[in-house]
Formats: sequence, C-alpha cells, structure tokens
Amino acid sequence: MVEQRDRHPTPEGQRPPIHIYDTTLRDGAQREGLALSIEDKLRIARRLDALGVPFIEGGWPGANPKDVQFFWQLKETPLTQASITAFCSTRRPGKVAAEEPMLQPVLAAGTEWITLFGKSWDLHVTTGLQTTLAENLAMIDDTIRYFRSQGRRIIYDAEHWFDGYKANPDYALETLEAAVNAGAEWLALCDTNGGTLPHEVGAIVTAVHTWLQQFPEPRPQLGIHTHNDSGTAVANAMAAVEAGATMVQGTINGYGERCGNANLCTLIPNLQIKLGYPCIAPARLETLAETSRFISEVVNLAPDDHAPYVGRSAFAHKGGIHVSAVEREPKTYEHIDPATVGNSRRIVVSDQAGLSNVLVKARSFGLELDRHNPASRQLLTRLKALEHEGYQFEAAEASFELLMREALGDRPRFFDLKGFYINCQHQGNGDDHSSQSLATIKVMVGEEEILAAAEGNGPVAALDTALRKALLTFYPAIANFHLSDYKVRIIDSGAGTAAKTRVLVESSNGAQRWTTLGVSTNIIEASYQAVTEGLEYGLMMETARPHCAIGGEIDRFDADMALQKTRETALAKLKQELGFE
Ligand SMILES: CC(=O)SCCNC(=O)CCNC(=O)[C@H](O)C(C)(C)COP(=O)(O)OP(=O)(O)OC[C@H]1O[C@@H](n2cnc3c(N)ncnc32)[C@H](O)[C@@H]1OP(=O)(O)O
Ligand SMILES: CC(=O)C(=O)O
Repeated sequence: MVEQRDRHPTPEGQRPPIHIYDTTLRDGAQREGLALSIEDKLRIARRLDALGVPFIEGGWPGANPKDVQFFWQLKETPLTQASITAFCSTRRPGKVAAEEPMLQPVLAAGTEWITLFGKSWDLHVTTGLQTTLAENLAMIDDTIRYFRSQGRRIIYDAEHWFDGYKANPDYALETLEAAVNAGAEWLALCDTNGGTLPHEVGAIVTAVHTWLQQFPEPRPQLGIHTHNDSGTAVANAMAAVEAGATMVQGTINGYGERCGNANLCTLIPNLQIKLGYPCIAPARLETLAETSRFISEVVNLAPDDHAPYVGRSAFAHKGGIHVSAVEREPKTYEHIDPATVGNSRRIVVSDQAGLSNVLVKARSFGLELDRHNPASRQLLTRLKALEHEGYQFEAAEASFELLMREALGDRPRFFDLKGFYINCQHQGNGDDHSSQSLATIKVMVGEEEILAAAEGNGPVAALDTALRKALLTFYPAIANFHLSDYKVRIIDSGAGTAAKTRVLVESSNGAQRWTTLGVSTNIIEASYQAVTEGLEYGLMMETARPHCAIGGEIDRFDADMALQKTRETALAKLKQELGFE
C-alpha cells in the first residue's frame, strides 16, 4: 500500500519522495504499433513491480476483454509491492454513477486504487461531451463519491488540464474542486495534447499548489502526466515536480499515444540522481537499463540505442580523444556512473578511433596489447584504411576481433574456402514467378577437401547452406548457428551498379549474438565474407579460444583435443558413407 508520505513533514532541505506512477500498460499501449497480450501485460507488471514502482496502471477494465482478464489474473498472483490501479472515465452525462454499467467492471477489477479521468477544458465539455459545464462537475463529483462509497481510493486525472486552465482557469479550478470535495487523494494534472512548455507547466502547477492550500488537511497531493508532442514531456514533468507535484506519471521507454508519454527511464534518474528527489531504492535503480530492454523485448519494439541513461550507446565512446580521457577519468565524458542505472561503458572502434580505443578493445577481447607494441599502431592504421574502404567495425565487433587476432597471429583457422560457384534461375513474371539459386563450394578442413552443393531461395541462403553442409561433420556446433539478421547498404550509391556494398550479418547460437561484415562491389562476395566470418567467430567461441570476447573461457587443451576427436569421427563417418572403407 502507498503511504501518503508528504503528509509527514519533510526535514528541512530534504526533497520529498516522488511517487512514480507507470502507465505503460494503459497509455503506453495506446502507441500506434504496440499491442500487448495478457501474458505480455503480466510480465511487464511483474517487471515494474520488481523495479520498485509504487503505482502501476493496469488498464481500463471493461474497455476490452483482455483488460478484464488481466485484473482477474493479477488477483490470483498479486504483485509484491506495487499498487495496481484500474483506469476509467467519469460516468456519462445524464446518468447516475451507481447505475452506470461501464463503472461495474472497474469495481469488479477489485483494486484499492481507481484512476478516474475527467474533463477540465470547457471546450471538451461542450463540444466533446456535448453537455453543460455544470453536468461535467456533477459527473466528476458523482463518480468519485460512488467509488469512494465502495471503499476505493481515487487518483483523479484532470484531462487537458493545462489547455483548460489557459482557456478558462476559473472553470478548470472548479473541476478540481469537485474532485477534492468528493474525496480524490491525488490530482494528476495532464498535458493531454502535449503542447505545453516547461515554463508554463512550472507557473500553472505553482498556481494550483497555492490554490490547494485553502483546503483543510489532509488535502490531495498533485501529480503530473505529460505527453511528448513538443519534445518536452520529461522537462515538463520535472518542472511540475519543482513546482510541488509529488507524483509523476509516465511510461517505460516513453511509449504512448502519438509522440509518447514522459519517459520514466529518463525521468527517474533525472529526479533522483540530478535533483535529489527519492523515487526508487538505489539498488532497484541499478536494474533500470535491464528493465527498459526487457520491456522493449516484450512489446517487440527495437530498443532506442541512443536513449538517455538506458540506451546501448548512452555511455559508448567513439572519438579517440574521448576514449583516451575516459580511460584516465570516466567523469571527463560521462555525466554519471553508468552502473547507477545498470548500464555500462562501451568503446566503439571506427575511423574516429585513436590508439586508446584499440587498446581498450583488445583488453575486452582478452588480448595483451600495449601502446608501445608496434602492432597497436599498425592495427589502428589498418582499421582506418578498411573504414575508408567502406568497412564499419562499430556495428561488427566480431569482425574487428578477428582482424585484431589476425594481426597478432592469434586467429584460428577452421577452414579455407577454395572457391564457390553460384547459379541463379528466375522464371516467369509478376506474381507468377519463381527463383531458385544453387551454390557449389569447395572448402578445405585441414588436409581434407570437401565439395558441397545446396539450393536456396536466394544466392546467399544457398551459399550459407552449402558452407554449413560442408562443415557440419567437422564442426557439429554449426548446427546451432543461424543467421538472425542480414543487412545490406550501398556505400557509394553515385557509382550505380558498380557501387560498393556493405553486408552486415548477425549470427546467433541461441545464447549469444555476434555481427560480422563484408565489403565488396559484388554483393555475393560481400555476403560471403560476412557469412564465413560469422561461422568462424561462432566456432572460435565454441572451440575454446582462450579469451574469446563473448564466448567465455574454456580450457584450450581440452577443447583442442575434443575438436580433433570430433574431426576424426566425422572424417571416418564421411569416408564410410562414400565407400572408402
Ligand atoms: C486522454 C486519454 O488517453 S483517455 C483514454 C483513452 N483511451 C481509450 O479510449 C482506449 C479505450 N477506449 C475504448 O475502448 C472505448 O473508447 C470505450 C469502451 C471507452 C468507449 O467506447 P464507445 O462507447 O464505443 O464510445 P466511443 O469510443 O465511440 O466514444 C467515447 C465516448 O466516451 C465519452 N467520453 C469521453 N470522455 C469522457 C469522460 N471524461 N467522461 C464521460 N464520458 C466521456 C465520449 O463523449 C463518447 O461518448 P458517446 O459515445 O456518448 O459520444
Ligand atoms: C489521462 C490521460 O492519459 C491524458 O490526459 O493524457
């Protein structure tokens, strides 16, 4: 249960705690392209509960069957600390709340807290609801009193608060007064259209805070609910807190209707780390980045790598000058310690790199390299030359590790591709067409020469399949590898069909993912480079490179013995099948 903490005086100079109210499951789900199953909603609710968010808005019971069922399921396995709230509107004009069918599923959801939204803007009352200003006040009063009579606690969301206050402040305040007198414990001021700017939010929340003081204790507290249509949702919420709001409503990753809601992954650290308002326990704040990624996985939207605090690139350093300084003192280019929000520093290699980038990268691959080793400078020069040719290693760290190991004489050789031949066939026109490719490859594993052929619906798929077929008996681990992504980019499009192509291939073994690349004027050639490096890197992880970056350590001797044994067995099997023995 959430305490009304600000009713206890806050010690002098200490910032009051801020109640975080998450609406990912309701307003977040109003984002175009985002759809949640009940399972998804339950998983997100549990994750938010683990993050330590005190209020989670679960949905609108009665608006759809899924939201009804969600609340039922939560009753069976309740959350550990968060209060789940049911969302709904005031009763319809001309009705009586106690007889309003749409309020019954909200009560049936069985939550202690109900978040009720009502109209603050006279325009919405007369045009949207098509009723009178007095009837809107009665709708707010009646609905809150009815829910209170059923033992529920009320968070009142004043929809279009800022637009309403600007248009007709007296009427807007009358709507809030109706909510206060009927027993709402929180008044959340909503910038529903997202058009208000921080200085306006600050001034209006200050005015409401002053106005509220006329009511006897215990008086409701103020909350803020902002949308990002002007790109200022987080700044607006911060301005409201500075003006006296003690609840902030927002969503994980800023999901929400139109341009989204205030992003809690930015707002929580800003309030807690920068402004000193306690929001969630520091140990839970350390799970913020993981929570953000988890939820983007569940909602099936690619995470924003450049999101403040939690993005993959939020603490990524690319410029050589930055890396060199960060190595000496992280504060030089980092506004906070990434660990505070559960993120980590990354060093990116590219043509913007200096020696420091290369050395840090080598260390992360478990390779011994120092500034005075001539190989370090050679590697940097080679990196810049390849980047100039069109390679882009920042997106393909596995290829960079292979390049680095090659330069240090530590790159394992699992196979040598002697050559390949690809035949593509296309028949028919329009919808009535078919295409098929056949790849034939010759590959050496040690002293053995293998010839393999495979078909595919495209040349790269055929080549990949043929290669796997040839290698599988020698390296059974390949059976677990698959291509998880394939991206093609034309680098110098001005050159027309003679343009260079960069291919990025993401491979996976089910547990890890790694990216390799190839560059060539021939798309097949570029794909072949990326695909073979992908297999090579995967094998390097599986077969015991001592310090492989993402593979973990395996005893090299044991692994080499195991590898030799696998090869011998596979070879014997192949010979038998071909009738040599
Ligand atoms: C600012 C916000 O984000 S508020 C939340 C918005 N979220 C959603 O709308 C998602 C869930 N909504 C729904 O599933 C449906 O819209 C429902 C079930 C709520 C209503 O569906 P319907 O009955 O078919 O109505 P419809 O969606 O066409 O129109 C909304 C109705 O709510 C009324 N309404 C809007 N705000 C309020 C309010 N604060 N109090 C009372 N009624 C309201 C509108 O006047 C309209 O009434 P009418 O049908 O008598 O004209
Ligand atoms: C209540 C709500 O979601 C809004 O006014 O934006």
